[in-house]
Amino acid sequence: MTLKLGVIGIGAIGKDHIKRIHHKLSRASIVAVSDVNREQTDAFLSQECISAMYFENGIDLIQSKDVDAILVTSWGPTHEEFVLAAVEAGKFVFCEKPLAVTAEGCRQIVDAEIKAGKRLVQVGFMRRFDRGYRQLRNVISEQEMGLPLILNCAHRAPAAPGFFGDMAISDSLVHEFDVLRWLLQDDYVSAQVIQPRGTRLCDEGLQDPHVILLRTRDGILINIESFVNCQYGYDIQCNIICESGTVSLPEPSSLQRRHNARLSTEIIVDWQERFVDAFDVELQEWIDATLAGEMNGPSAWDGYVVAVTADVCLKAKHSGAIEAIDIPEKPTFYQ
Ligand SMILES: NC(=O)C1=CN([C@@H]2O[C@H](COP(=O)(O)OP(=O)(O)OC[C@H]3O[C@@H](n4cnc5c(N)ncnc54)[C@H](O)[C@@H]3O)[C@@H](O)[C@H]2O)C=CC1
Ligand SMILES: O=C1[C@@H](O)[C@H](O)[C@@H](O)[C@H](O)[C@H]1O
Repeated sequence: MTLKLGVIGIGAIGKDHIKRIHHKLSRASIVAVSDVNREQTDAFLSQECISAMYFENGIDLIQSKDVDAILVTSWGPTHEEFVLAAVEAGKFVFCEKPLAVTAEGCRQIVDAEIKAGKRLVQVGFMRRFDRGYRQLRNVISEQEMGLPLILNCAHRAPAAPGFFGDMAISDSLVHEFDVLRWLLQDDYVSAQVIQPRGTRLCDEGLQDPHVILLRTRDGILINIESFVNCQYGYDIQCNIICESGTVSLPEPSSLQRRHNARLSTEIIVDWQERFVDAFDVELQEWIDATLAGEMNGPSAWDGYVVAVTADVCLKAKHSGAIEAIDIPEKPTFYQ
């Protein structure tokens, strides 16, 4: 059986996902697309030799009898409406982060899914599907080096636009907020945001870098450096200090060159390449699970917890204080 997919939002990641589904993955086909920019959409489909129905309105695509399941890859503020419509239609939906741009919006989706009585929503936190992060999680869950005590992480990107402001936390660090709680099987209880000397190599008025200190329910201290104008590359670091040793996320594989009296490797420069394998595994597992009528990935509840965490981090950024992260008890529906 082939899963007939509709994609809403044919921009950077929408195109990436359509290309991987059409050219690389199995058991799914792109049968419908929707984007407010029709010209861009038609040009892309023609370039990729993909024949798909075009819907001007994402809701019509969701409700189409020719669409089995939906990918939401449009701008963040549009996600809540489309995900709620997919839940109402009883269709599986893969929504790129964020699930919604507010915690309240995420909670609406959680409540709608519980009311529908079936888990239909997966959120695009692809790092859970990265081989390196999965290896880290095994080391922690098997207590190979005892209990984790401290995590030192970094989310660095070469450059960010002047409007990126709070988005370094709400749009980028959401990946750390999700993958670290999944990796530790723990949850956050407080956040502090410290702003060191700012780099001059960024747009006027942008504060960068930030340091975010999270404390977990089990007492683990997490230090995350967010530096989105680091100039040199796209660099994701995760180092875990345990009772009897340390373990780190592996560097992405790269050729090692010895040339002109230098020993060198490359550094990746954008998000598309850094987790390309994780995106493939994430979507193939989602396709397979959806065909089996299951949802095993990051849930709407995970999207809600991340949104709550991001909101508190932004509050801490502006207050300068240590702020409590109050995450409600996880509904049994999501156990
Ligand atoms: N998992 C990851 O690592 C990444 C996730 N993302 C997420 O994916 C989403 C899209 O990001 P990008 O592809 O970078 O943005 P983009 O701006 O390149 O593409 C967004 C597309 O959505 C379309 N769009 C906007 N409103 C629409 C509507 N009402 N109906 C249909 N189409 C609409 C736009 O015309 C545009 O083509 C964002 O939520 C972003 O956070 C983006 C990059 C990486
Ligand atoms: O989700 C992503 C982008 O939307 C975001 O803008 C980047 O900073 C992240 O690294 C990438 O994974």
